[in-house]
Amino acid sequence: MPAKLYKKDVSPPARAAIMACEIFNVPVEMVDVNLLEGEHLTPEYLKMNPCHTIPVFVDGDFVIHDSHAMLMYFADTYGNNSPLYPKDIKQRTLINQKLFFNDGVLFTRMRNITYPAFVHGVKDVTKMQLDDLQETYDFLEAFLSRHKFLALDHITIADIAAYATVSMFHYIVPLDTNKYPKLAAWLKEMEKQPYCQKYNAAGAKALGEFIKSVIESK
Ligand SMILES: N[C@@H](CCC(=O)N[C@@H](CS)C(=O)NCC(=O)O)C(=O)O
Repeated sequence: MPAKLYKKDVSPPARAAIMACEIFNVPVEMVDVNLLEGEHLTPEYLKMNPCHTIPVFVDGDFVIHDSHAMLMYFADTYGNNSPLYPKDIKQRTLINQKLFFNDGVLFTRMRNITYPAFVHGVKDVTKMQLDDLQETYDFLEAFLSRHKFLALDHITIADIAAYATVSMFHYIVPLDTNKYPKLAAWLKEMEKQPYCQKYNAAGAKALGEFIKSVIESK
């Protein structure tokens, strides 16, 4: 049985996993999960992933239910010493740090706004939620002032994970490109990558426009 990736294209972590499958040529069958119809809450799905999130990667009895762990696993298994996830321990640690930053800060702050809007139609976004999202621009600008990309001076899996998340932020909090020139340049550079064009652009736009319309319909 081929490995399967349970995903939905609007989901940032799912998009990161899909892009990594493309980059590292992971032999995998894509399976769409309809969150609005509760396909992630069925007993079969919960058996795979008790946290009921996408993406989930299943290869026989080997299951990964976190996109960051998937990116690391795909790079190590199929990456053939790829510079996207170098073996050097210090470089790796800098990359891991930004993967955790994506999960713990970028994605979490975005999810605090998008999940209630997407799943429960909640239109109210508090000033604190917006300020929290805005502050991530400061963090990213500071990181990108140290290196050309988030962890190192070249693209790594940390950029792929973070770009999948950040590429829809501007629908919620406009990006002032004069105040955040490094971040604007990084977004432009990432946008050019063929795997971002093919597997990220449409999903990020769909999620961004949907959230914007929910918030504006208040
Ligand atoms: N840390 C997880 C987060 C996954 C996640 O929260 N996915 C969202 C979609 S963007 C989800 O499936 N939410 C459904 C739910 O929480 O019930 C990852 O990186 O894979």
